[in-house]
Amino acid sequence: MARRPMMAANWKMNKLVREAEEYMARLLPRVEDSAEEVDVGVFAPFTCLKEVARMAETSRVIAGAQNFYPEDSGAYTGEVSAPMLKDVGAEAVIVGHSERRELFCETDGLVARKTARAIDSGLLPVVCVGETKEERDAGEMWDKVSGQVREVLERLGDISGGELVFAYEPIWAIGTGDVASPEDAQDAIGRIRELIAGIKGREAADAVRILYGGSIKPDNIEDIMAQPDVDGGLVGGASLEVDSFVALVEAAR
Ligand SMILES: O=C(CO)COP(=O)(O)O
Repeated sequence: MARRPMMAANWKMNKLVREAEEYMARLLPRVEDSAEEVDVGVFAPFTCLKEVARMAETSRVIAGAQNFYPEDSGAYTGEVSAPMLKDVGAEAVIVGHSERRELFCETDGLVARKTARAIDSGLLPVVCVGETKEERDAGEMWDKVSGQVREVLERLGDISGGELVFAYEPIWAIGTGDVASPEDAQDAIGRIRELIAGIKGREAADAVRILYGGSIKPDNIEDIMAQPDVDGGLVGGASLEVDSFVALVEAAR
């Protein structure tokens, strides 16, 4: 089954509202054609998400958030819920980015809860998994990644409609310029797909998209996208400029 490619911009904690508007005004006309064939996602900070979603509404570009809390409302000071994201027009959300796991102590269990809640709320979760340099050097890459993926899958029902997206983001490759080799990306992502097949069945494994993330740039994307199990990219630094993000979107077609 042919999976629709996805190229997603994770702005992280960058861009004021005015900068987000300028970016979207330049991006939208330039990805109009590509968005027929590629899911183009822009994952913005909460403060400019409403503007990003409003501008994306008349296009095929998907507006997403970078995090949320898996309760609908209540005494959770500082948090934002799935209904709130939907209220401002978001269609997707990043879950369990390594920066949230490391800096904000998000556990595999919380990430799994968030993933299930996002799906139930009608948001497309992009669930991040990946190992540290120390874990890779110790030969523990698959222990780490498979544990993260398994905990999420065990929480979910049928996913043969492609209800979620995984992003394999080795932590040593994030923001370092040290991109994974196409073979390493394929190895981890191919194994994640087989794990999905083992737990959820072949149809689910064929439907769920798995992205690579970590130092993606216009000059390394083609070799990574050429790998059979890689369905696209989750991009930090190179997504902040319209020109380089457009080049990545075009490479995903
Ligand atoms: O963390 C990432 C995307 O979520 C990757 O960041 P960089 O593309 O800046 O390495």
